[in-house]
Amino acid sequence: MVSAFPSRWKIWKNTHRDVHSLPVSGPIVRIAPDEVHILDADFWETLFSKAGRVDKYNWMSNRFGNDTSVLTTAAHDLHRVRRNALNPYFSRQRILGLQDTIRQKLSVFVNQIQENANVGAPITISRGYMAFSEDVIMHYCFGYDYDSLRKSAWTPVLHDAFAAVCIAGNMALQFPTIPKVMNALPQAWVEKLDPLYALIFRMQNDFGRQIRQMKAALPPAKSDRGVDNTNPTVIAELLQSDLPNEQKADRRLQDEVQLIVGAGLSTTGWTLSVGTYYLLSNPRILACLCKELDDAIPTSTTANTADLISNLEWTELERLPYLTAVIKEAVRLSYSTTSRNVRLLPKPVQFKEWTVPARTPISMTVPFLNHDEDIFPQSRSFVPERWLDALKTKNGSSLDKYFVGFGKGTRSCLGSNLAWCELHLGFASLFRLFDFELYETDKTDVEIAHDFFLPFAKLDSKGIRVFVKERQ
Ligand code: HEM
Repeated sequence: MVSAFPSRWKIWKNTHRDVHSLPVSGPIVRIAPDEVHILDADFWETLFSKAGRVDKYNWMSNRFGNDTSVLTTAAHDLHRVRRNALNPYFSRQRILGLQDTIRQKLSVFVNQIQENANVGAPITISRGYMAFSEDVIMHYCFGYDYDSLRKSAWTPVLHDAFAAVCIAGNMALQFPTIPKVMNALPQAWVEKLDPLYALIFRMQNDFGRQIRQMKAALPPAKSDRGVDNTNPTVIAELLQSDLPNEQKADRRLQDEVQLIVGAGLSTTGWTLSVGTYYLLSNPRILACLCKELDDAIPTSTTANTADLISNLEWTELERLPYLTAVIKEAVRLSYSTTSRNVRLLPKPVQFKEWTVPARTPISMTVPFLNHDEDIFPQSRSFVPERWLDALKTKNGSSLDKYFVGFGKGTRSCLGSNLAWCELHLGFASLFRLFDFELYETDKTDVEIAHDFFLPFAKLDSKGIRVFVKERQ
């Protein structure tokens, strides 16, 4: 019974808590009157993959102000309706077809880097990564984007708004009326009272406006398969799909777009940044990657950057073992989500000598697993080799069993194919074409210092800054 668990619950002492102060004693801790947290790498499968029909924790649904998105839908059945409608747009086949858009955005990015290479001043490459992933996902959702890649110093249009959503999220979770009150106020007041919320509401209003405009411009839903291939954007297709009408309501779609664009932008951009930092601070690893890329992408094609990028094929790049191992290690050390991940199972579940009753919120946390030294020895170090040669863990299991970067089970990442494709094309082109050198950047610019659902480094970080030279 839950009441028999060690009674060590505590309400978060503040909403900007430092992750180092989280209670870490296990393997099972009752962290709130009704919730237990489990620290056991092998229980991950039981909770996320094998459980089948799982609900999320309703209490956590509205901290980002989009409680009807797939990520925040608590009930299993409703989640399936919403998720099934999105799955086709993010299948492997669809993402293979999206490569031209990704390559085109990558060309703009590479041209911008080349211009800076000739100037000799440092660039904030992490901003560039956010702009790249933002332009790709916006373009795929709406058929246009804010062209953030061409903005001076890649000043972001959306990245800061999504960072604001995350930062405000802990407060909104504990005090849900705050965002509601803010939302009811005139925008000008919000701008003065809390610039964070002003950014969030501006972004939400903008998405809402775009959805209404697309609805007005589109013909009514088709009666056959429901997909209009002449207009291949996620939102246009969703509007024409056979998703029930109430699921196509303006506000519902606004919630969904906020999630898809936010998830598509922040996570991929952060993983590229973390990977770049670790590559540049490990010359041996960087040399291994460059050697593999040099062999795979012959010199003749690098003479013309446009040719090099247009010849990049995800299906070929994913067969490069070292590049793929670098990406896995970058995903591991960028954690994807840092908050505890909660599930409610329909039946009682056994964990060691404890029986957890059905529908008890049970949570696990990605960074704890990613730093389990039995699974990932020297877990704080960037070691791509750990993913090579089908290595086994101490207990004889395949290491891939513990790769939880994109989640597991019914609630796993919708955009993992897109993320893999962007990561393969992004790392391959940049590290084939350029030599980078870190500028006033250290581990504190990538190490997790704050848990705002997504990992945040120290708040005064200036990002990953580099000098860049074209490779000979
Ligand atoms: C390196 C990049 C990425 C990582 C590490 C990542 C990781 C994750 C993880 C761990 C989850 C599960 C969260 C949970 O259980 O609460 C998730 C969910 C999700 N991700 Fe990603 N993601 C990445 C890129 C993307 C991209 C490019 C998209 C764009 C479509 C995306 C869209 C989503 C969505 C919509 C969900 C919610 C799925 C659902 O609840 O059904 N992600 N992601």
